[in-house]
Amino acid sequence: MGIVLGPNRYGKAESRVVRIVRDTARHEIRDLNVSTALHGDFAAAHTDGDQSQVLPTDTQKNTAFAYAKKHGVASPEDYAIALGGRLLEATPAARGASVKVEEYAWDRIEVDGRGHDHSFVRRGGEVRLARVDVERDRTEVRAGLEDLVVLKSTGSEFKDFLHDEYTTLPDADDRILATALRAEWTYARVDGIDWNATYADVRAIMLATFATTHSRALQETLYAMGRAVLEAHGDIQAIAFRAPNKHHFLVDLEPFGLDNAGEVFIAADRPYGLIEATVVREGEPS
Ligand SMILES: O=c1[nH]c(=O)c2[nH]c(=O)[nH]c2[nH]1
Repeated sequence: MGIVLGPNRYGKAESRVVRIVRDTARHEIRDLNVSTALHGDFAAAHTDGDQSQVLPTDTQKNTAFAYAKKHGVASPEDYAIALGGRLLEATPAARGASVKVEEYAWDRIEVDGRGHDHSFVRRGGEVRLARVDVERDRTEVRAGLEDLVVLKSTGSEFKDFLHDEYTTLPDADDRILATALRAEWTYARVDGIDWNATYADVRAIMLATFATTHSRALQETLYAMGRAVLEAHGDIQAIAFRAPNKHHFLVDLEPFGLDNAGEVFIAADRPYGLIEATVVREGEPS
């Protein structure tokens, strides 16, 4: 019995395409996870090592980013139709192109009852935390949250840092700042505290401070958030942050004749900067 090639397809999975529309001060964000696959007559690539009809998966990825700029992302469907059409057109051996788009939803951060122009919070996924230690002579309550994913599409820079012979990072005047925040605060006492109201207010303060603080580093943003919380809540003794810097790298679209003025980014998942800081009242043990 002979052995033959069965069904096959190939493509680039999970390109993390972030498209910012910034024609006005009120930015829009589309945050996508894009997978493409081509199927058709690609037998020779499998049986003879012949790549002449193979549009590289790298090219498919480039096209996904280029189309986020060139065609735009009015909707995942509209973008996917355009991208699939282009891939099919570029690949004579393909019978079809499949495009799968997952979209992560972002809401504007509310500041004084109004959605902020360029600061966003990802919908869903966030977890509220409470940790209580009851001892014979005292009870300690810590509260917080995890996976509060926030992003600002402008108002963030990182420059004038220390350089050595291994430093390659260029100065950034205008970058995306994003993190999946974990914050945990310690109460100074347990009596007479409205836990739900305090939780909601601390969360709102952290979000508003993230939105309105011009950031020279994630470190500065965390400190500003912690200060604002401690200033507003005398019952909170300290707050500890853990903030992975979710890097968004500007995609070079110049080879495709497209400019990219902070509009199309690749969202990297790892490695990530990890910034941890505690903000405490002077004189308190941290
Ligand atoms: O906000 C930042 N803080 C850093 O310490 C750092 N380091 C880095 O490479 N990028 C950044 N960004």
